[in-house]
Amino acid sequence: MRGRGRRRAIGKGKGAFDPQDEMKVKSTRIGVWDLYEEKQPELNTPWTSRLNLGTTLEQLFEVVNCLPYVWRMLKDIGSIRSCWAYLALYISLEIVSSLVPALSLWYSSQLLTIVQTAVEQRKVDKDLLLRIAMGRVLCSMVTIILDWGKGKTSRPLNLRIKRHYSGYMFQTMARLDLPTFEDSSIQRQLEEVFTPDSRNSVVWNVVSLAIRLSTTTLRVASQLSVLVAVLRNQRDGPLLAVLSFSQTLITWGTKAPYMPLVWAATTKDEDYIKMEGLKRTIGTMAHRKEIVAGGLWKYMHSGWFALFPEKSCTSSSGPSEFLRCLNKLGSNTSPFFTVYNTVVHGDRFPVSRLLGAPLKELPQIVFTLRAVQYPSSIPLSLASLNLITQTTSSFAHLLTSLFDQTTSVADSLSSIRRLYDIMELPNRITDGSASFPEDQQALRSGISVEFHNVSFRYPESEAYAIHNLSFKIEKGQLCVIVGRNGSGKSTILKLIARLYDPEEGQILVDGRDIRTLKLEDLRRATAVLFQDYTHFPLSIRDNIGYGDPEHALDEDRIERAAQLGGADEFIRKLPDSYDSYLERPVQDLYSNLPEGTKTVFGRSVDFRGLRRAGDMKSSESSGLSGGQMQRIALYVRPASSSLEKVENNATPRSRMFMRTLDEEKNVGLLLFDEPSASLDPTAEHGASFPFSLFVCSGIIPFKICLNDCDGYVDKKR
Ligand SMILES: Nc1ncnc2c1ncn2[C@@H]1O[C@H](COP(=O)(O)OP(=O)(O)OP(=O)(O)O)[C@@H](O)[C@H]1O
Repeated sequence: MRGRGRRRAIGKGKGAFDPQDEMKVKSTRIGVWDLYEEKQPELNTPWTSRLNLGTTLEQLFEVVNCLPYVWRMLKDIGSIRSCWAYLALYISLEIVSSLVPALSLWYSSQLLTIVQTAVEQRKVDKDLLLRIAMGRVLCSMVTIILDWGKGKTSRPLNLRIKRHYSGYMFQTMARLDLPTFEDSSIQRQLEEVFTPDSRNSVVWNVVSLAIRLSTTTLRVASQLSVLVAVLRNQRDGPLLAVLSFSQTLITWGTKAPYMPLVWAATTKDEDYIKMEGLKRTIGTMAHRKEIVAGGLWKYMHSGWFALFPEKSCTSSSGPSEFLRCLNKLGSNTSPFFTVYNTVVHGDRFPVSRLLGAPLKELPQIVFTLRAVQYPSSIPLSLASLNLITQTTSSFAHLLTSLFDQTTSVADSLSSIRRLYDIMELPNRITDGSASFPEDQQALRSGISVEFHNVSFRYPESEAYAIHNLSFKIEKGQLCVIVGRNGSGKSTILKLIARLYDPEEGQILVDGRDIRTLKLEDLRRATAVLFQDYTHFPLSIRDNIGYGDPEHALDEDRIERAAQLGGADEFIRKLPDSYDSYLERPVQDLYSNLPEGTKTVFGRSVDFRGLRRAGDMKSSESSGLSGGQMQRIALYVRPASSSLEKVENNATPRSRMFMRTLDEEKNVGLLLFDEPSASLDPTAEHGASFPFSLFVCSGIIPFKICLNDCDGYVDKKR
């Protein structure tokens, strides 16, 4: 069944990443990591690469490309109720607060006037001094009030935007099909834009960045104009300002290089990979059972030396496998970004700081020289030096932040583009247009399925999961597929359910190409129970209810379905009965002190009282056995009018099996993928192969024997 395919490049078509292509890819070894960066040959002259012109130009184009998306975002925000009012208020507060520093600077400059008058006329204008003092105090107070107002406005604004977009994103994620959802690049895009727990939404980040950028520009412009007006009349003012600014300019000129837009990093270091694997294994709840029961901790702790004591150089138990890796790796045990930042930023020679050091001292030297030259101007020079150095340092800080914000604009805007792109992401499985079945009554006799030379490889996989497979199952046939592990049994079911499309060949359903049929119709007419059935992280009630979404809130149906499945009894014994969660999606939170330890004053840390008060559980386990869990997965759909038919038969019934009992008989094909995997024998007897029921329900199982099968069961009605 499995075939050897030709070797495929990782990633197909345009933009495929080939680490072997030295013309396009620069590779660097950083610790245990291999970094591959895309070269831009056409712009790779010494001066352009120094200025990162390629990257800058690309970012500029990206910004231009993103503008239609930004416009769309603004329209979307406008459609959110009461958002405009908050947004207008927030922008106004930002504008006012960007002007306050200039006002404060103006008040400060007035001090120079007072000093000048004092030097020349030997008297101080007390009223002016009071006004200046009050003005400055007011500026500080207004700044605090404005900051509070901005926080108060931005929080609800952010929440509204986040709520609006998380609704969108929920829909986007919900409609994605399997091959699209499984694609790792799409997973990365989803991770970037769908961050339900993060404090800010991507959209709010962009909105606030855009507002900050505009107000910082306003702030720079207003401060600059006041500064120019003040310094124009001051002796040495421009010189002092230029000296202070030069330091900032030099820092800009010697910034660490940017990472190119397209890069990838990997590690092949076996010790590093093993060490990370061991860390995750011992830290993950899901593995704890096996670690304890299988005594794996001993292996992990003592390593292979314990299993082969003769090889141990220290003691019979030998060093820990984890420690062995750690010692071997030495300082190369860090994640990629830690290593990258250390190498690229940490080890660089501090040229800018070195050049900036004398410039920092120059204003003081100029002031001292001037004071020696004109002793009478010392008070004035002192005041202007103080004003100039203070203002220029805050001004330089503003300029740097403006510069930094500008460089991140392209990044932020492109995250908006990705957000909208992902909302419109087409599914890989294209929908058909033909209704199915043409005649609803025909479903009663079942559905025929035919495979014509079907070959299929999973995305990113080089080997065929099934190769050149042909078979036909007539309406009304029962078939049990038998084959070795990995021979492709589940894959056949996935192709019939059109979770994937074959690479070659054709699948016919009732004689019609499966690709031409409406997906919704096809999936309504078939019912599948996969081997790796899942429980939703929802209450048992919801887990059962979603077996029949149309009646998901019908409590009577849910309970009757559970009774039929034999699940009702154990569900009712659970403390929260039908409201119990099989897997709780929200964890209780505790303070950082570990339970069972003692504080420095000897008080033992015990959360039991708090748990009792808050009705919290000490364990997240549902308390259900594997078989009980499966019963819930299986018994989720009550069949409206046919419940009575099976009520006397207290054997378990699966969701899909129950669907087939519906008198409307919407289902013509049942696909079981080892449904009895973890049921107890009584349950298995009832749930696994109720052939008579299949037949009388008009269910059309099929027969097929894979070419490497060990045998098969074949029953016709
Ligand atoms: N999502 C996947 N991505 C890549 N390869 C896969 C994927 N799922 C299955 N395969 C591969 O396809 C082949 C067929 O798998 P399939 O699950 O259909 O086998 P199976 O006969 O159902 O096996 P089992 O009896 O163990 O359930 C196997 O070689 C498997 O490794």
